[in-house]
Amino acid sequence: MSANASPTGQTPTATSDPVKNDAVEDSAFLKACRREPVPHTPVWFMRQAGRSLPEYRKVREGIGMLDSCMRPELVTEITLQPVRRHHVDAAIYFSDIVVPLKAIGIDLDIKPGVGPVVEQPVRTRADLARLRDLTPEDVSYVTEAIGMLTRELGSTPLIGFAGAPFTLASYLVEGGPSRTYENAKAMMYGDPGLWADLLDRLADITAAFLEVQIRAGAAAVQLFDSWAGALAPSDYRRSVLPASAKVFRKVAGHGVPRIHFGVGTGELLGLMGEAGADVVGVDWRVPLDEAARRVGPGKALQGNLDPTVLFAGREAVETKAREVLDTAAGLEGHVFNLGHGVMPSTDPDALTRLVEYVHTQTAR
Ligand SMILES: O=C(O)CCc1c2[nH]c(c1CC(=O)O)Cc1[nH]c(c(CC(=O)O)c1CCC(=O)O)Cc1[nH]c(c(CC(=O)O)c1CCC(=O)O)Cc1[nH]c(c(CCC(=O)O)c1CC(=O)O)C2
Repeated sequence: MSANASPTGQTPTATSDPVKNDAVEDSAFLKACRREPVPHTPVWFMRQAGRSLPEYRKVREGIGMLDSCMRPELVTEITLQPVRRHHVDAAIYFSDIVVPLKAIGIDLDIKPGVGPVVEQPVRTRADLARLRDLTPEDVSYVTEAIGMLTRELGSTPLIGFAGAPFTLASYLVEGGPSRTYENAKAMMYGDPGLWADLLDRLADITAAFLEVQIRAGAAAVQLFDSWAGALAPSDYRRSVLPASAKVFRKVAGHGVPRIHFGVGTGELLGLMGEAGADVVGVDWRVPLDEAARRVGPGKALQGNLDPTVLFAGREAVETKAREVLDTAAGLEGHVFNLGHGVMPSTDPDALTRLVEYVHTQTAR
């Protein structure tokens, strides 16, 4: 019997939770998320799959990004590549934050060198009607891929993920990547009723998408509010937190750790924990001991090596990784990660060496 099949031989369905796998539950990653003692500090990297790996570039040749997210065998292969190569403590499901929006029929594409581009931005109340509920059938390829993946992964946990309502709204309202979020913020300040309804819609879609991943076998989930750092705490609390909290509340019953991450969120760390996370992701701008003070007790932290450090040579990487481990020494739970995703031109060998360094330095 493969490691993740249930004792009764039943495979997970779209409507019930899978039987938990003991080896996955005992993994260093899930223990750290639950703030239990660990055999070593677990490590994984945001964007650990993808363009930094030559084997990824090879299998993606001639296949568009969104198209590749809908092919279960390809998703399985790409998700496994960094686990094989780097021996990270968790896999992250290969997808993108805009996949559930595409799945409900929003006309968008991921353009190479640009990012997600939405054909008709969402700007009016009439546009909200285009954001229908997401059903498991809309993303049957996700259920299929996660079934294959959990069998292959054995005792390695799989992290599911989704974009948070604010970050998704920023792409939908702007129509693509933005530095200023002027259209999204104009709606937030100028038409707070429409904004609240938009984020509430996105919360339902996001929660449904995470639930599909959990029911298929994801052992933890990460909510990416990558661009929330653009907001002042009072605006975040009033206009964003209620929707993110709804997502966390809706998935709470499944008993999988919920990670909440954003960039430049130093002033928001406490609120992001308050939204309902079990683990708060921290970028490199705030040391982990200070982040723990801001987040408060009862939560683990994830982070927070600056991804650009990986371009600086072995000694510098080890010095900066040591610094992260030292500031994490007193935490209730620590998952080692970068402060944001692996940059596409990162030398993959530097990542492999970093995993080994963290494991040997923290072996207990
Ligand atoms: O700057 C922008 O706003 C556009 C960013 C962008 C997105 N998807 C995108 C792009 C273009 C690009 O990366 O070049 C397009 C995108 N998404 C992804 C890839 C693959 C890669 O990075 O090489 C790519 C590039 C694909 C290509 O150009 O062929 C895959 C992806 N997106 C994401 C994830 C989850 C993760 O980071 O681990 C993952 C899976 C990684 C894995 O399985 O290891 C999540 C994602 N997508 C996106 C965001 C928003 C913020 C951000 O990118 O920093 C976020 C959340 C985040 O990383 O903070 C939007």
